[in-house]
Amino acid sequence: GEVEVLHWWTSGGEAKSVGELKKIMQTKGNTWKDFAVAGGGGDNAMTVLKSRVVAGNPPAAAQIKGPAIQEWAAEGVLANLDPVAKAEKWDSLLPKVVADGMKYKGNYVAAPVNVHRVNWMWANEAVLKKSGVTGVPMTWDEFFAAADKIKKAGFIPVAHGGQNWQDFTTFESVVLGVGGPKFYQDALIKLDQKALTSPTMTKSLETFRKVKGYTDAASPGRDWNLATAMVIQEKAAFQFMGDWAKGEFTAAGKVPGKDYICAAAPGTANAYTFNVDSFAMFKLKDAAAQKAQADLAAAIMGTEFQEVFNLNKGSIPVRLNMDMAKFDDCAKLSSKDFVASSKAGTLLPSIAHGMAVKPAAEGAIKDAVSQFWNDDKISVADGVKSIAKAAAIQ
Ligand SMILES: OC[C@H]1O[C@H](O)[C@H](O)[C@@H](O)[C@@H]1O
Repeated sequence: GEVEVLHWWTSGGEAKSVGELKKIMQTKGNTWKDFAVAGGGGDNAMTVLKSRVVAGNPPAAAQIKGPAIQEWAAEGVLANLDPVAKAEKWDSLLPKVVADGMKYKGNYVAAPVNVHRVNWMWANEAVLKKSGVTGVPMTWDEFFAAADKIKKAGFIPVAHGGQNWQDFTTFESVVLGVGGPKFYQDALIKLDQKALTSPTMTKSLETFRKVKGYTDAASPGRDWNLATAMVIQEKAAFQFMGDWAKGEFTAAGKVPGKDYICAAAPGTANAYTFNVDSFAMFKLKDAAAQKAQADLAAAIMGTEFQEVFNLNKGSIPVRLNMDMAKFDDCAKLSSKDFVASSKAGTLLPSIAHGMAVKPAAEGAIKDAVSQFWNDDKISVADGVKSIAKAAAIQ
């Protein structure tokens, strides 16, 4: 049957990755109807999805993540995937935190694709060398010392794309690095006003603003993958971004440890902010279309797709006990740290990528953070207040 899939994977590495899913579906005799909505981070895609569902014309499948899955399921528009999930034994193949996130009232309504780590810092080896920077900065103080050397050597220290979700991605890594996992939980998961208005949040915003001072004047509006390209092309030293950025390095034939470095954002090595991509299926009447949806769900959790997709996408398989032999050192580190942080209680849902709070709160906080990033006239004290106010929105 035909399966129409709405997603926002349009960058080099993203498009190559989703292309692998198309291939697998076609070998199963299904027709893949692509509905790609450009715009990193997915806000545009979610807006288009809403209008299609309201118009009574939902796609067969859509890239929907985190608490938004339960919000859509509560609308009664998502199909129950339990028959596939049971037949394919998903409960025994998934980390519990992921399995729970794919369910509504105990039933699977979404199929998980991968685990992206968000608290990464990407670095160009040659730029660091040419700038006299030895070693990877592990603390924010070390980072700023390195950034000064890089600036003096004539390179752009931080490649950044000035879009609210990218500002927010850097913000969450700064908060985690400055405040630690417990503070991240209190401030950005529980949205605790005491934490949000604490001296630690003030320190986080001061650090966040200082990071901006090392970006270039052309960063406003820049797409994330173009910022990654600046690091790939030795124009810039660092980028703070989830490991979908690694998909761009891979697509450019770059090798970790040789051409570039993947390291935890300063101060965050003992923690892991996760972002799980997933596809939810919309209720359809047509039996052939329902069969194609079931094939898609089974393919997504299958070992073939879990390997080939994640090798290209930069994420790691969400399916447990996968053979990681073909994966590079960054993926192996991500996989090791995922397990270690899960045991240590420092495995944290990414707020910037829709994993931690409801979409309405996420959107409001994201805008307050981005306004602070873009307007240097907003004082740190006012920044703290506006973010705390936005977090109070339910
Ligand atoms: O578009 C940039 C990124 O946005 C989101 O975080 C998605 O989860 C990820 O898969 C994608 O690569």
